[in-house]
Amino acid sequence: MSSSMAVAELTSPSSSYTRKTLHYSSQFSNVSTRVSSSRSVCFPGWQKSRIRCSLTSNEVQAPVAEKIDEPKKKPECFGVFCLTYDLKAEEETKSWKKLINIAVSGAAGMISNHLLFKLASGEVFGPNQPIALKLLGSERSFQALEGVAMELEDSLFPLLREVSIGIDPYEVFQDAEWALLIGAKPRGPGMERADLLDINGQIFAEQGKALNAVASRNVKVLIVGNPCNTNALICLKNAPDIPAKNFHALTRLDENRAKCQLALKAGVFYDQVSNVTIWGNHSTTQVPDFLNAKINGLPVKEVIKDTKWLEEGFTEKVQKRGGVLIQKWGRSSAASTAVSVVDAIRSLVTPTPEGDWFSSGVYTTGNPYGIADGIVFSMPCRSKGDGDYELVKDVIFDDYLWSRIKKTEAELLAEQKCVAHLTGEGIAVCDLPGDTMLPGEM
Ligand SMILES: NC(=O)C1=CN([C@@H]2O[C@H](COP(=O)(O)OP(=O)(O)OC[C@H]3O[C@@H](n4cnc5c(N)ncnc54)[C@H](OP(=O)(O)O)[C@@H]3O)[C@@H](O)[C@H]2O)C=CC1
Ligand SMILES: O=C([O-])CC(=O)C(=O)O
Repeated sequence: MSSSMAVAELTSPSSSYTRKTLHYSSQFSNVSTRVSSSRSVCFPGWQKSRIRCSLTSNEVQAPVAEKIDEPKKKPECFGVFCLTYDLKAEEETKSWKKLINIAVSGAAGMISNHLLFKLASGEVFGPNQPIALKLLGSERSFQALEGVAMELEDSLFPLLREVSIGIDPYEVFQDAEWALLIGAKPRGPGMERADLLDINGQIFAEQGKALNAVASRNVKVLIVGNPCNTNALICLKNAPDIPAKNFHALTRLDENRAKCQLALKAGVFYDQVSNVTIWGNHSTTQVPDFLNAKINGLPVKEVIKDTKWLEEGFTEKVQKRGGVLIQKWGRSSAASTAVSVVDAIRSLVTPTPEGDWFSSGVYTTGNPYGIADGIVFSMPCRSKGDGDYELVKDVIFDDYLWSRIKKTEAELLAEQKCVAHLTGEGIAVCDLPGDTMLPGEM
């Protein structure tokens, strides 16, 4: 797709104007380049019109409405991102890395509302890493997305060099090096899980195709929207030119929840808990592994002798934590999910501490444990910090752990069959286990 096609045309039903993919640019994507001292300022007012910016002098120009039949142009800058200025800390910027493109779907949703500000602050990719945020919304959420972009502007993040918003994944995912796929329809009352798999699966099939067409060939994709394991499977199957290994389903929140419960029971601070694996599906069949986990470097079972609690209380607490939280809070985990997305990304871009590992839902083909090939299953991973990972080999299994793993594997195999029409593997047959639920469903 050419860069000139990066302008989305969406006719607004309520006006005679066209709505564009809005692009906020700091004017210099290569931030190590010294920038011009000329200034230009654009007013907001872009809800029904597109902003034009003059870059010549200190002038302020009012928004200019654009007619539908005006030819497509490159997206233009807006507001503060139109300012061109001398970088005071020029020396510092020389140590900055090359700008990276991060696409986020469901960008007007609750999780994104926490996550985007963490990304822009440097907390995720580090203080030397400038970023461009490419936010994917929908017609339904477009105004909210504009509001999110305005809040990003007002936050004055030095590392945030570009912000663009749009509703077409083929535009928003252009050159994305990270794609954080959060947007998904929540399961409503009376909706069967098979319906949810189908509705959300369509979204992830389309987004997989778009990533395949326009994203960086080495894009790392983290699927958060539920049911995230099978959505990740659908996405990767629709993106055959991107390595399947690059796709992750978020189970880091479950890992964090498990660490918290183990710490609580053992009476230690949670930084003493390590080597926690979540096996399988991000659902109530997930298996928080206390056999391989450690507290203060010791096997959990040597510290917590209450096996009944580990097998029942602990396991169920982690599996159903999301649902209990919804009952209390009235909505699903958003802040802690955003934190876990940060943790998941940081685990891939920083070397894993010696002897430890992290959990991620990854493609099973070639796994050393004997888990069925061809599904996305949470397993223990280590990374050198280069964005890639390897599966941890030195884990042990007992009958309890293995029987639980087989149950969550069976659920994912059933989900795989249920979405065969979306993965190019034939006709879908939906025979899902009756008790299968998302963590938030109780
Ligand atoms: N893996 C995990 O650990 C966790 C996963 N989740 C999942 O993350 C997802 C997002 O959660 P959260 O941000 O709280 O949800 P919100 O409801 O706040 O936002 C979800 C976004 O999804 C988008 N969406 C896409 N398609 C549809 C559709 N057909 N109907 C309605 N909305 C749609 C909407 O944006 P738009 O209109 O712009 O497309 C909406 O803004 C959910 O699927 C949730 O279950 C939540 C917690 C933990
Ligand atoms: O079910 C949901 O939407 C929430 C969820 O995944 C969780 O809290 O783990």
